[in-house]
Amino acid sequence: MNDVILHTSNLTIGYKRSRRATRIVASDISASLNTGELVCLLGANGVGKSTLLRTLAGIQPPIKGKVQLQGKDIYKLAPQELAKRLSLILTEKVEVGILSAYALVAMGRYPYTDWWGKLTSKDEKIVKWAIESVGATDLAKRNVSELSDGERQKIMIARALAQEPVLMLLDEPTAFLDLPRRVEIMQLLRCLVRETNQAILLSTHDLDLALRLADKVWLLTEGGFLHIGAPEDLVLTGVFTEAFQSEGVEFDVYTGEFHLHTPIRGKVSLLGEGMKVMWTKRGLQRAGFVVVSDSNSQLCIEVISTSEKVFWQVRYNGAVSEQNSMYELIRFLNKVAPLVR
Ligand SMILES: Nc1ncnc2c1ncn2[C@@H]1O[C@H](COP(=O)(O)OP(=O)(O)OP(=O)(O)O)[C@@H](O)[C@H]1O
Repeated sequence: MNDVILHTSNLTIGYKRSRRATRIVASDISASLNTGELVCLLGANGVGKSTLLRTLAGIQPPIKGKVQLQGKDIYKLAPQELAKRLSLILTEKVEVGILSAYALVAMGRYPYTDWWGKLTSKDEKIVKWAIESVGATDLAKRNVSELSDGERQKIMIARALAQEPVLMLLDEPTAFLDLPRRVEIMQLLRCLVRETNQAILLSTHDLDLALRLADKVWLLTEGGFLHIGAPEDLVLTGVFTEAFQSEGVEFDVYTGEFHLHTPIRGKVSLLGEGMKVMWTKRGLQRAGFVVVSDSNSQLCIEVISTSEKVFWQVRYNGAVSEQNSMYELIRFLNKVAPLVR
């Protein structure tokens, strides 16, 4: 069985300003999206994620190359045929006036309805299924303009689902959402892609979630180069580290976390193990200290837990002091930092 839903060959994307002037955003993109896969499109601001999504959605012509959806040139598909196969959700909030969430989701059926937009009982069943699939049954009667960002995003996804596409493209679906809602939407998309056997490509700045949830990552880097692989492949080949180094953050290949470039202010030994020591280490690194386990350093910290409290015993140049919180500890270290070697 051929499980390729979308395929691009030697695609160059960008903007034609005039007959002579062309702004190339990325070139030579040969990539595929397969059934049942959630793919995250990552890259710095302005690198070309939205341009790529619009080109794949058939609303911005490529400069060069081809986009094929189920083997057909996307630019030759009639709009209604395209809408039956592909749905696109953009970041911008749509102003829909006074419209219920149900009515908005029902608009997803437009490629299938007659000229008057009349829903058949099959259409109604699909709209109901789409709303249930995103867990938004209790929102159906609400006015869209009264929904929160997260609730509206679910309704937009339900609308796209009601289109019964084989491919969903989403431009930053988690923008404007708080962390629990971002996790919820990403997990929802991951479940949907498995259940429906569609393909989903979404752009995001949520690097951590993408690393945890994507089946594949498309990482667009400066100069318009697209790196493709399982998240772990891009980590192991060093592509991830390299791509984010220039962005002022450092990717730690051992923990999978991103760290800010912090100027190094000194060396600290940290004694002990366990969760409290782990958080102490994070605090010290955030404050710019390199943590070592050598107990002979000029500055040595021990995390001590008693039944009543946790405190930090600090030995510095022979003197011993006690700090009662991480905040106090870091303030103390900031004072002695210029003197620590
Ligand atoms: N209509 C346009 N005409 C010419 N250049 C454009 C146009 N729209 C965007 N660009 C440029 O194309 C490049 C890619 O923009 P795009 O919006 O695709 O980036 P992005 O990766 O989606 O960014 P962000 O993460 O900030 O949303 C940018 O340099 C942008 O300035």
